Amino acid sequence: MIISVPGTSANLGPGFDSLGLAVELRNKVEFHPSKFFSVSIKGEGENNPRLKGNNLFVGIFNDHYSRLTQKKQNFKFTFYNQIPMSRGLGSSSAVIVSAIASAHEAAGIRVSKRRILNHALVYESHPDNITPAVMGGFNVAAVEKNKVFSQKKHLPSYIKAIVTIPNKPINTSKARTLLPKSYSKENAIFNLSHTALTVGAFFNEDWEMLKLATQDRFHQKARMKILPELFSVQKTAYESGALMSTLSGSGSTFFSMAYDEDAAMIANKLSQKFPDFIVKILDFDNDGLIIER
Ligand SMILES: Nc1ncnc2c1ncn2[C@@H]1O[C@H](COP(=O)(O)OP(=O)(O)O)[C@@H](O)[C@H]1O
Ligand SMILES: N[C@@H](CCOP(=O)(O)O)C(=O)O
Repeated sequence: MIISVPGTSANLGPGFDSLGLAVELRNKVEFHPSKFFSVSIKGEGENNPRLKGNNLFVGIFNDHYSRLTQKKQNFKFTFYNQIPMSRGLGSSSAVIVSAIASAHEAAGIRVSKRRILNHALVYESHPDNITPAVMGGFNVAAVEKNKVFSQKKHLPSYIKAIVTIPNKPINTSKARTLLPKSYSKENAIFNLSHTALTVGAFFNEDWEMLKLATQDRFHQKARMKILPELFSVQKTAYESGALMSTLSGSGSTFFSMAYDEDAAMIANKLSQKFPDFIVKILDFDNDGLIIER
């Protein structure tokens, strides 16, 4: 059995804790019942000794498996990870979603994607990464009474993501402590109206609107100051023709979007200017969580 979950880019500028989309970087996990517990990791995190034992995936998997079956069973887990950790590309959401889905599969219980998403909310209180991780595509999400309510838009293949991944991580929970405790009415209205415009632009495929629509006054500046090169990443992306360029989640990655025909040129400019950062052109993912039985 293989369970896979895509990476995500959350916020998309003004849509703090509510907007996100899925990109074609996937973490896969394969598992079998076994006499002894074991973890093997290939790709991102393979040299991280902290992940070899009772990591975030294993803890969540065990919680759900024992709740669902009332049994204790060891498993052999093999992880194939493409999503870099603590770079704002939703590695924690992918792990949470895949652990919940894996535990249900291991217990032989078929469950809807919406149910998995609501379980994921217990481990990540904001829905902007877990929703596209489960559903794929562009999503707008809100939480009411511990449930996620969301709307999805399928993303076309003629637009691409260009991710500029710095060599330094930014931990999401730490990055959340950098934010102001309150916002002025003027800034709240600014983000509300720009979020609404961003959602409209995605649903109507009005990509030329995104540069204006994705401006933010809530979180980006405070976080980008941790890694000031990010201001030049955004400037370079826009000067090279990006349709939008925003901090991905809480960073450190910068997410840009472009037409297919412009993506290689923008990525080259970014790689030349920021040789220490990894620049990748990615397709968008419209599938979200995939369970291969
Ligand atoms: N592949 C993985 N396996 C196990 N745990 C992981 C994995 N990827 C991420 N995590 C957990 O998630 C944490 C990173 O979460 P966070 O800072 O929110 O990063 P991101 O922005 O990538 O979601 C890591 O410290 C680790 O605990
Ligand atoms: N809305 C959250 C998104 C965090 O995304 P991540 O990929 O950095 O975990 C926030 O901005 O804190």
